This record gives sequence, C-alpha cells and structure tokens, in this order.
Amino acid sequence: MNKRGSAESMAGEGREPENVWDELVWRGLIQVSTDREELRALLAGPPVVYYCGFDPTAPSLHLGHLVQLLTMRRLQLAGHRPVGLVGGSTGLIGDPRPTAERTLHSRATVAEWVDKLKSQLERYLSFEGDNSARIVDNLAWTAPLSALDYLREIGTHYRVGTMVKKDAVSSRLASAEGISYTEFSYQILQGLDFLELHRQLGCVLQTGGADQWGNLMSGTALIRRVEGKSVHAFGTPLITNSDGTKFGKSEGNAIWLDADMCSPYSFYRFWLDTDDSDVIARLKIFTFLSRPEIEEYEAAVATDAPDRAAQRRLAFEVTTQVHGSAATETAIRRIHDSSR
Ligand SMILES: N[C@@H](Cc1ccc(O)cc1)C(=O)O
Repeated sequence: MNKRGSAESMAGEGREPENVWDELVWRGLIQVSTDREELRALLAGPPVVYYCGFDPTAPSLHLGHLVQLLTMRRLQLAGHRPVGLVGGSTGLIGDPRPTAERTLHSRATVAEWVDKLKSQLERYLSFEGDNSARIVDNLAWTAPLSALDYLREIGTHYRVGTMVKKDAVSSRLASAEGISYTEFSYQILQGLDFLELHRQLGCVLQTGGADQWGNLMSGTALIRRVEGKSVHAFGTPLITNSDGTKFGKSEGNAIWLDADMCSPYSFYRFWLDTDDSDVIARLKIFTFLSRPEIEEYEAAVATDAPDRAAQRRLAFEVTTQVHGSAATETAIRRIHDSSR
C-alpha cells in the first residue's frame, strides 16, 4: 500500500504543465464544459478550489472512478486545491441510472463504504503544502436539513420541467418502472453540495464524468440563482474500447481499485491486454507520462512493433499508481513466470 503523500502516489510530481486546461484537452479529458475560454483563464490563474464527488455504492471505487481521481490529481499538480467529496448522503438516495432503480443499502453499510472510499481517495491526492487536499462527506450538511427546509429553501429553486429533462430521469420516465421520488430528488442534493462547498470553501469548479452533466448543471444553476455567481464544471468522456466492448470490465465484472476485490495481478493483466488501437488514448488518460514520451509510443505502435512496449508501460504505470511498486513487481514476475 502507498502511504499518503509518498513518492509513489505522487507520480508526476514536479512537472509544471504550461496550462493545465490545454493539457486536459490534449489528454482527451474534456467532453463537456461550461465556457471553455473562461475555464482556461480560470485554471491559468491563481489556485482555485474544485471538487469531485464519489458515491459509496460499493466497498471500493473502480476504473471509471480512476479517470476522476487522476484528473483531480492533474489539477492539484497544477497548483489548484482539491476537495474530494464522499457521498454519505447521496449514497443513501442513489443517482438514477438510465436502466433501473438502485438497491437502497442500510445506513450502516453506506457508512462503512464511506470510510473505505475516503481512504482510497486519500491515495490520489496530496495533503501537503498550500494546496493541500480536503476530504468531505455531504452527510455533514444534508443530515441536519429538515424536510421542510429542504422543500422551502432548496426545492423552490428547481423547476420540475427542467429536472425531468435530465438524461437518466427522462429515460427512466419512459420506462415501465418509472422513477421513485427518492432518485428523482438526487440532482437537488448534488446541486446543494456544490452550493455548500461554494459557500464554505469558495469552490468554483466541479468535475465528473460526462454522464454527470445534469447533476453538475444542477449546482451551477443553483449557485447562480442563490448567490448570483457563475461557477464552472466539466465532464470527462466515458471511456470506450474501439472494438465496441465495454471498458473497465473483465468477464463482465468491474475492475475494482481495492486489491482484495481485484488482485494487482489481474489489474496488471487487464492493462496489458489493451488493444493497439486504444493504448495511446489510455496512456494519455491514465498515466502522467509527458507528451513527448507518449508520442514516442505512438510512433512505435504505428510501426506494429511486436514487443507491446506501450501496453507494458501502461500496465506498469497504472498498476504502480494504484497498487504501489512492490505489488506491481510481484505481478510482473508472476506474468513472466507463467509465460516461460
Ligand atoms: N453523482 C456522482 C457522485 C456525486 C455525489 C455527490 C456530489 O456532490 C457529487 C458527485 C456519481 O454518481 O458519480
């Protein structure tokens, strides 16, 4: 395991990208955003507070979350100040999926998962220096809120017509099952989080997956109405495999970041199996290798070099980032032994 703030978990330290926004664009990390020019200027200026939230829907984060974790890390390396939010309250409600209602887990289970996610989050952020990260739990401000205050003070800023247009909500409304009022309310809670973090910590940017766009806009709209301020958000693309299969699954199972749920060996193997047509995009998104380094791999892949150096580097970098050097070396040795 990496220790918080250890050299290993801080891969990429010390490199000053010319403009972190341009770097994020080059890495293919920006799918949707508020005004691009404004964001670019904001991120080129003095340190800003930004946040990204993670719901405790399982005892571990998975590969989809890794994109967010590393994006947070990139922004922190550029001098900005991260807030990692764990959804102790939103995890009790459930972000609507386009397909079907989520299972509601007990409060005790969710609280247990909150703790696990918090320690996972800590591994990707730095807790030193002026832009030290903070970890928060949205249960802190949601639990004390009464139903009456929620409806009168927050609900009044939301129009149902706008809420039903959100992607996941509209597809659920079109389904036979429909959507519970519980899940329908989710976007309000996420909006409230942004408002709270804006008020408490001066947070001006929320990041997330592009599928979170509705939830991100919920917050920017609420802050505009209540505080008269315009704040920012961007969404990273959903990662897809060029052959049309789902990324981040192995035999139908999610690839978890917890070593007990997915061994460093299987994790390493997963990355090693990356297709030539996907490997460069993965290096950009999942490693801290510089542009010239990645371009070298790009040239090598184009010549059909049989040694799969790009895949090996990718597997090495990501496994080291997630599981540390010792576990990575063990995984490599095992693969080497089994192929003899
Ligand atoms: N809705 C996010 C998690 C989240 C929760 C609360 C927030 O304030 C922000 C993000 C997701 O499902 O991935």
